[in-house]
Amino acid sequence: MTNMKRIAVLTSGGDAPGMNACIRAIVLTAEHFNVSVIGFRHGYYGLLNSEHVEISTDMVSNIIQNGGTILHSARCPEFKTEKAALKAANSLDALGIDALLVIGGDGSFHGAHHLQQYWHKPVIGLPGTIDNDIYGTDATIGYFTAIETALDAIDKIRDTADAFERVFLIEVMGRHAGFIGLSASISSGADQVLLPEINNDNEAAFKNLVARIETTREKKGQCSYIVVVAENLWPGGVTALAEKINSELSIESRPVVLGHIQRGGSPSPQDRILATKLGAYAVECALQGKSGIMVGEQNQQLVEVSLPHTWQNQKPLDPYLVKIQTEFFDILE
Ligand SMILES: Nc1ncnc2c1ncn2[C@@H]1O[C@H](COP(=O)(O)OP(=O)(O)O)[C@@H](O)[C@H]1O
Ligand SMILES: O=P(O)(O)OC[C@H]1O[C@](O)(COP(=O)(O)O)[C@@H](O)[C@@H]1O
Repeated sequence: MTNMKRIAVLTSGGDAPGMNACIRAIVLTAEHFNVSVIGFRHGYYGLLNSEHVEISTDMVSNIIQNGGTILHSARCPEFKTEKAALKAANSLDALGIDALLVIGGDGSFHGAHHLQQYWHKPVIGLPGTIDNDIYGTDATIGYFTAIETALDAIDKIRDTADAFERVFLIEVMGRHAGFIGLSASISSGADQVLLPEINNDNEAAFKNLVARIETTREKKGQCSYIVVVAENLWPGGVTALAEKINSELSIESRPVVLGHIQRGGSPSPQDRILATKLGAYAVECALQGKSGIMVGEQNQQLVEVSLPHTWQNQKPLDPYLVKIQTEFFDILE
């Protein structure tokens, strides 16, 4: 262990349930090693403007169950410049910080890597995003809770869909990744799913969707039909897709955008446990002088992955789940 006295943490990019659990684990573990923790508010903005607070163990009691982040989050485009990174490095030195922990997604990891070129002390990333789109860790903090939230909403939509025997197009988050979409679709028993990793031809996907709805209804009569659609896949989203279905065919459909509810709520046990594990491990890695890495978990083993590897490689969807949904279940019930 090195002689570290003070480390810092910030949360950046899209908030994710479990970020508070992670901050708590960092503070409690640091306390164990007699290291104090400074928190920067509002992600990289706080780092640039020295918006900081000493996080005591009192401040992290009773936060494990809360969504959001006590440090607040932000997207800070100006952090991409050399000037900003130099300013951040000076700010860290002025505060006597020995290591920086960044909880966020791949954008935040780019930021951590960028800072590392100008500040030569340990910088460690912790994967915190509902999208689960970070290579090198089986899951990201927040992903499991987001699936539960989406699933709960889809189950409710199914009630009204069944009552009116309607088609519902339900848009889920994920930016450009289909992890939430695939998991929500499998766990809700959705009739069909449209994901960026699977559908690269929107017109073909539309034809297939319509054919399947029509054939299902020829066979079963009027019935509900649930389609999970990843955001940023259909131009104009599910509202535009529903309008196309309604206008070109005599099929009544309703669009629902689940939106930011997927980012909120009390973190699931899995997210709390993952956040706690990664928070504690990040502190240990920092104290050992490790830098330029993301801490993650693969097959229940803690791992360290170089930051660029986390965005240079694409994390695949579970191929067997894809097969189930698109081959085995691509049948008319
Ligand atoms: N190439 C980059 N260089 C430096 N900082 C970056 C870079 N890309 C993103 N960031 C910083 O990380 C922040 C969060 O990134 P963003 O992509 O919005 O969220 P996430 O971290 O959740 O993926 C950005 O607002 C910016 O401050
Ligand atoms: O809250 P905003 O800025 O509208 O961003 C929405 C985006 O953030 C997310 O919720 C989370 O993404 P990140 O964790 O990569 O920031 C995406 O699923 C979504 O596309």
